[in-house]
Amino acid sequence: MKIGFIGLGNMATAIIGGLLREGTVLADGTAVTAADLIGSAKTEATRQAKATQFGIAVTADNREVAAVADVLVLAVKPQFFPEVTTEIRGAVNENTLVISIAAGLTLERIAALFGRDENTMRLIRCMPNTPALVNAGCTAVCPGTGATEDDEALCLALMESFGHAIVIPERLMDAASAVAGSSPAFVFMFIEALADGAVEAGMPRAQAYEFAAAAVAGSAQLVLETGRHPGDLKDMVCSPGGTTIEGVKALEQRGFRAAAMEAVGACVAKAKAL
Ligand SMILES: NC(=O)C1=CN([C@@H]2O[C@H](COP(=O)(O)OP(=O)(O)OC[C@H]3O[C@@H](n4cnc5c(N)ncnc54)[C@H](OP(=O)(O)O)[C@@H]3O)[C@@H](O)[C@H]2O)C=CC1
Ligand SMILES: O=C(O)[C@@H]1CCC=N1
Repeated sequence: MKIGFIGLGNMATAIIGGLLREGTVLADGTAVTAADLIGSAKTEATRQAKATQFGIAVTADNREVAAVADVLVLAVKPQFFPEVTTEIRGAVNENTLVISIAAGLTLERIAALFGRDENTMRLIRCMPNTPALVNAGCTAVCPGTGATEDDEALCLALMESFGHAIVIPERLMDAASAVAGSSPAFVFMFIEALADGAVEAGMPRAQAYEFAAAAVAGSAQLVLETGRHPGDLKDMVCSPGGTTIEGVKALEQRGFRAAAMEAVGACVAKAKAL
């Protein structure tokens, strides 16, 4: 089975890295290898970099990728979808499973760009995130009505090969794009800021990143494994009259939680506008 990628940027790199890292095994027992993958990108520099990094076939011709792919992952920015789909729509076999990872673009819109009906086109929207690179991705999956049960199972197998994958209805895709796709950027900012605070208090920078990242990863794991309310877990850390509650107050005074909510809301608004 050939898996084609149009666009070999940050997210395609994370997905390909994730697919090849653990030797993804599909339902028929075959493992995905570099020989099964082909990708195209705009510039020669990207194509060469990805061919070297992953040992995959690359081409400048999007139509070549579209023609050979059994599964075609569209990994260009939403703004480039009209141009790319116009270019490849004549080359895509009608039985090809098309997976879009673009923020904001609905199944109906993508199918229309291919001149197809979303009720018959084998099309799935996915919203992965860059932790896929280290096998810790979390991907929202929304199969179109034209996708078969086997398509959904295949897509889930691919996405689960680098982390969690969760099927959701399309009305939640913009929220998933924000809370799963974009939120790693916010978390990296938080880790950077926590570490800056520790550096200010005298800790060497490398050690500060290690502590901050490990604390964030451990806290996330605690939420996932215990299923306890995050506020409850926060209370566990705040000793009465202790140090943590002073930090909690400082965050509240600066609107930390409102800022995080507004960040998610801003992403959702942008996705709806795309
Ligand atoms: N980054 C993320 O965390 C996430 C991104 N996404 C989605 O993934 C998609 C890609 O985003 P991201 O990887 O961040 O973007 P990047 O800018 O990193 O990558 C875009 C890629 O598209 C290529 N490209 C641009 N125009 C064309 C074209 N006409 N033909 C072929 N390739 C082209 C670029 O080539 P070149 O490198 O040569 O310029 C580049 O490799 C978006 O739709 C985004 O919504 C979804 C979830 C998370
Ligand atoms: O910034 C973006 O548009 C993409 C979608 C989710 C994460 N990155």
